Amino acid sequence: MTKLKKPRKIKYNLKNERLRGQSMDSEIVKQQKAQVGREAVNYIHDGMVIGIGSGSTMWYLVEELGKRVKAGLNIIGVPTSNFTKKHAEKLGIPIKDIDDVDHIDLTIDGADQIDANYQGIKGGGASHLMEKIVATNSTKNMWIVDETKMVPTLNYPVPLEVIPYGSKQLEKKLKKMGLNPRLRYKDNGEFVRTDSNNYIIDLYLPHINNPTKLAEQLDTMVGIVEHGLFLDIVNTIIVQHPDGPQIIEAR
Ligand SMILES: O=C(CO)[C@H](O)[C@H](O)COP(=O)(O)O
Repeated sequence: MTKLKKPRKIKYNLKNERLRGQSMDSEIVKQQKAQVGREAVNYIHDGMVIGIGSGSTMWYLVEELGKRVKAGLNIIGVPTSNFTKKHAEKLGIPIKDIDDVDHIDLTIDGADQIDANYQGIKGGGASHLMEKIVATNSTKNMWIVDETKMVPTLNYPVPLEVIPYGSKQLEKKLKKMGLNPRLRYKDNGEFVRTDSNNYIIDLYLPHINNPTKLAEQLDTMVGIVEHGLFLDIVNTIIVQHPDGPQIIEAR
């Protein structure tokens, strides 16, 4: 059986120390991701339908979940990306498509940043469209993060999944609005493509003081399929610190 490699976060076309690619993670951050990923499996119980998020933190959860399933845990997983689907299937985790389940009890996912009001940015790994569809169809949502992701005010690039047709015009429009957009490219110069074959535009904003207002603006724009602002979605956050996990009941 071929071993699935841990996902490397997509490198961006702009140098920006705020972007946290997996290869750029410090040892302590990597450790915290592994710890919180393994810890969160304890919230998954027999008989549950679980939304399974994407990213390097979730990679550890999926590995641990695979072991529990092998040991007899009986769950159904609903993946939020093609990568997570393949990873889970390889480990023998039973998987169903979102349209083949009648409910999702709990979705566990990573996040790029979470502010003091527990609003988040997701999509650093370009999966936020499917992640948001799964999250908004779940009874409960949990985010699992290392402590560097918790900030007073959001300032991580906001990803937009956009239709390729007219994407450069959309980029110009966003620029005129002062939203500092950049189409996301791969190292080889090609556009990053999402699992739905769309492009990504990242908005590089120094501070997002009013994420609701920004989300409302983005929601009205033609060509944007979905943005990475996840507002009023998360119920529980597990933040991994060096001395152990902190559980936050957000709403
Ligand atoms: O939103 C996501 C993917 O679209 C991820 O959850 C987010 O990017 C966090 O990733 P990581 O756990 O690798 O830091």
